[in-house]
Amino acid sequence: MLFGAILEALGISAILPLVSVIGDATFLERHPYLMDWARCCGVAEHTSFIIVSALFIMLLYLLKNAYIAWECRLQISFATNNMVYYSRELLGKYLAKPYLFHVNNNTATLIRNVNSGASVAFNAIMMPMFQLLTEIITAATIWLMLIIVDPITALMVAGILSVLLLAILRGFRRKITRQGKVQNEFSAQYIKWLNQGLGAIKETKIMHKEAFFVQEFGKAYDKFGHANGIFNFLNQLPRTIIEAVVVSGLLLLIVIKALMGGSPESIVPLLGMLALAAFRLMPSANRIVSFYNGIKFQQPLFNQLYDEFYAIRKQIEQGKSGQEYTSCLPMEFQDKISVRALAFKYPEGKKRVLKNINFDIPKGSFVGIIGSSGAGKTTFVDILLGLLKPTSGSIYVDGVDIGDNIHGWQENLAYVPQTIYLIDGTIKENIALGLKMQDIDEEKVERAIAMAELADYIATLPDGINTKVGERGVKLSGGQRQRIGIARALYQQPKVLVLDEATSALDNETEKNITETILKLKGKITIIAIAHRTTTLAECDFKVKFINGMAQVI
Ligand SMILES: Nc1ncnc2c1ncn2[C@@H]1O[C@H](COP(=O)(O)OP(=O)(O)OP(=O)(O)O)[C@@H](O)[C@H]1O
Repeated sequence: MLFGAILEALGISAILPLVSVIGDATFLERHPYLMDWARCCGVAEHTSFIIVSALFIMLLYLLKNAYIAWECRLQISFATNNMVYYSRELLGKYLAKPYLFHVNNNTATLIRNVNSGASVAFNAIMMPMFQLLTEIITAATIWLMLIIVDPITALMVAGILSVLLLAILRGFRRKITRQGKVQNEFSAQYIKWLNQGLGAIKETKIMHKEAFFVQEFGKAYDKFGHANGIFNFLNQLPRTIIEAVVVSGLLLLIVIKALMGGSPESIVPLLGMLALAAFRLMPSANRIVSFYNGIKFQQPLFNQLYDEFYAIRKQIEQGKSGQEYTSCLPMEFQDKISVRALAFKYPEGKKRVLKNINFDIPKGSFVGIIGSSGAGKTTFVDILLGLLKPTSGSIYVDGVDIGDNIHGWQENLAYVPQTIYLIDGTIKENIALGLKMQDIDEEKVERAIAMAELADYIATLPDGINTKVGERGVKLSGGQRQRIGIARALYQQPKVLVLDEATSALDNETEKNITETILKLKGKITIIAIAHRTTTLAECDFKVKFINGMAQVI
């Protein structure tokens, strides 16, 4: 970019001497060094010297522009490659964050960060910073050329323009930063309302709340749009101010000269030079202001993500490419799970949700977790799944604290949550979630389907297991979705199966059949099931009843 800037400046300043040569037939005689060179090349005659000079400048321009085009391609691919890399890494980092981070952060903010964070960093901060530097170098080079030609004019122009630029940059800086913060905040807000309105489409339609979501989205988008509008205006304004001041300055100079009694002829050369200098440096000054303002405007999001990006940068420097999704040491489970003095309080909550929980789950048993709503069942299961860290106490597996090897412990688990999240893909892809098509074991899929009582339903589908389920599984019934969730868990052939109200959406007959299937697994795998229906847990070995955060084995 530095070399490109020097070439740009050279290109601009090469035309002026050519104009002088064309207009001055005695040019070569007055410059003996050039005359010697021209004689050597056989172009000492005025016209041929003009032709050769023009061709030389043409060649310079062609080379300069070829270089600029190549540089431009390099810049774009640098920014694009980094943008893609950093966005992917940022998503990886978010996915690797503890579950509580996701509980406390709205997905709209995370979507905004992954979507625009890296783009802002490279396209709106880093590239303009380089361009700003290049522009300063271009302006400085043009100015140096001016100093050589006419030092007084150059100093005058530099004085006026630098005072003007500083005044504009200082005057606008705070306003632009404020608008940058506003647009950053409301870009997350409008995505949130978009997510919520479209996410709750059934409720929105039935309760006729379309207007509410449109209004809330509109409010946030209006603030976002206005901040952008104000920034665009503030970014356009300097151009007009600079032009007005510079042209007024030039005209005032004529007035002053004329008032001081200078002859019109004496004003012409000075004015010509000044105008040339001003009109050359003005676009540069405009671009400097524009790049600087653009950086200030986008800085709030960049500042927010700086630490994350810095960590990614460090990772690259250490030669680690991408997130390390390495396999972990497996955790043995031969005997029992022991819950000891377990207590938990949500960071945002006032009181402890779990208090001094103690019980054992022998391997191969079927345990029912019961208790009234809000008693702490899901929180307990989240700790068992390694999603939440206990405030005190621990869960041990064969005497080893699961907190010491969460990933190893999780390798043993499969989980069926209350609400199954289905990806917008086929039934097969949903059952073998997270596997590439070619890695899916069809036999295992079929077995999981049979165990989850899905075979009859799938037999009625023209595309069978390759049927698309729609976004979040909208094309399926609640019970079918739940059975896909169960099949997904069984596909993994876990050692411990955790069910959180996993059969609540099923009719009695289907639930009975699935429970029978699950019971067949009893002894082979350990089953821990939260259920409100007594029938689900009729065959369990024992129940743990949660009451106000305390647990009682019954
Ligand atoms: N992220 C959170 N921050 C603060 N408090 C929370 C959070 N999540 C849950 N709670 C509180 O913890 C308590 C236990 O919730 P939990 O979901 O474990 O109950 P539960 O027994 O599974 O209820 P249900 O049967 O209705 O699913 C509740 O009082 C709930 O309000």
